[in-house]
Amino acid sequence: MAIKRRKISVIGSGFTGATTALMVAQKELGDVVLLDIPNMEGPTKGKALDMLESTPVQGVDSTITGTSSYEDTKDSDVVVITAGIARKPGMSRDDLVATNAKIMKSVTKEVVKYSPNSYIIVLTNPADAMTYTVYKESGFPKNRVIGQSGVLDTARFRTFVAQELNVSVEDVTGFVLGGHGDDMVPLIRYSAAGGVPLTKLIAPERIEEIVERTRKGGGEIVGLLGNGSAYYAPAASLTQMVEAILKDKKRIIPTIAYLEGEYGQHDLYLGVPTILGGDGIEKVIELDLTEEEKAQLDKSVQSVRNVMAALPAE
Ligand SMILES: NC(=O)C1=CN([C@@H]2O[C@H](COP(=O)(O)OP(=O)(O)OC[C@H]3O[C@@H](n4cnc5c(N)ncnc54)[C@H](O)[C@@H]3O)[C@@H](O)[C@H]2O)C=CC1
Ligand SMILES: O=C([O-])CC(=O)C(=O)O
Repeated sequence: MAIKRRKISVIGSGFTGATTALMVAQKELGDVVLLDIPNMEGPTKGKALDMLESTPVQGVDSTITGTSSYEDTKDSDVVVITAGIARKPGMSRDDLVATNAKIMKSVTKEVVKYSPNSYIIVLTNPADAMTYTVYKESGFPKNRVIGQSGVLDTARFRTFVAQELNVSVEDVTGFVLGGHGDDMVPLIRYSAAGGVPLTKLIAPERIEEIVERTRKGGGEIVGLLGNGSAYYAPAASLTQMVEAILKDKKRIIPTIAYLEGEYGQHDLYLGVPTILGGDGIEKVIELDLTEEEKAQLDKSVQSVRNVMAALPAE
């Protein structure tokens, strides 16, 4: 049988969705379908066509199609969900929960109907609770429903550390644990530059400032943009996750994963280090935590559980 290109559908053609579609196509990961609600069909088709017309210049053979019909997403290998509302200055991600939970449910029904074997990656905020909502609604196994927070949060941390040390971002590694909120837990003990622990390179007070900036990294961009939230780094993060799955790379990266006892948590989606490969989340990696790290993680878990308690009833 002829080998076919992979198919990636991106639901929501706003800032994050459109940017993800472009980045995924530029990496030639497969053919991309960009979907939004019927009211947005014109702009969605327009963005997709504009991106498609960039492919000859870029030298990539990925198609990009804009649509408002789920028929066009049929048999996707990976579906990325970015549909929903974004926060504005003065709002927290948690303020989006009621509206976006409804959107997650309706989107998931269609994704399951048309792409029953897909891997779903959820970006929509509040991301931990929205990934949980999609998991429950889909009935998919836990490895096939994955949320995005840690690649982005870690990328922000790595950016700030590289700036501080004036070294390549490539050589800085880090791990951010916990919910995608201001209580997230950047794990300094597991962070390094060129393999050298950060604690040997940066003074504790500066590390604390970098941690604080990372925690509030989303809010910093919201404040600067004035009318929406970050999209370039989020799209790059989603693209890395799509690539890890489609190329079965078995990347060790933090994702929002379903926990059944790991880190002492049950029935919860939370940001943790995972192995992401051809079967989605192939493993949750459990790190040893100090008492202080555990306390920080517990605080973050409590914040996620508070948001989950605000999820609309079935
Ligand atoms: N987890 C993370 O790290 C990040 C999460 N986000 C979240 O991603 C979401 C999207 O952000 P942006 O793209 O900037 O927002 P945006 O407002 O630019 O785009 C959202 C799009 O979703 C569409 N949409 C709404 N309901 C829909 C439905 N039922 N079906 C299909 N499409 C629908 C809208 O028409 C709009 O085009 C927000 O909730 C934001 O908070 C954004 C950045 C990072
Ligand atoms: O801050 C927001 O609302 C969007 C987001 O999750 C991020 O950029 O980390």
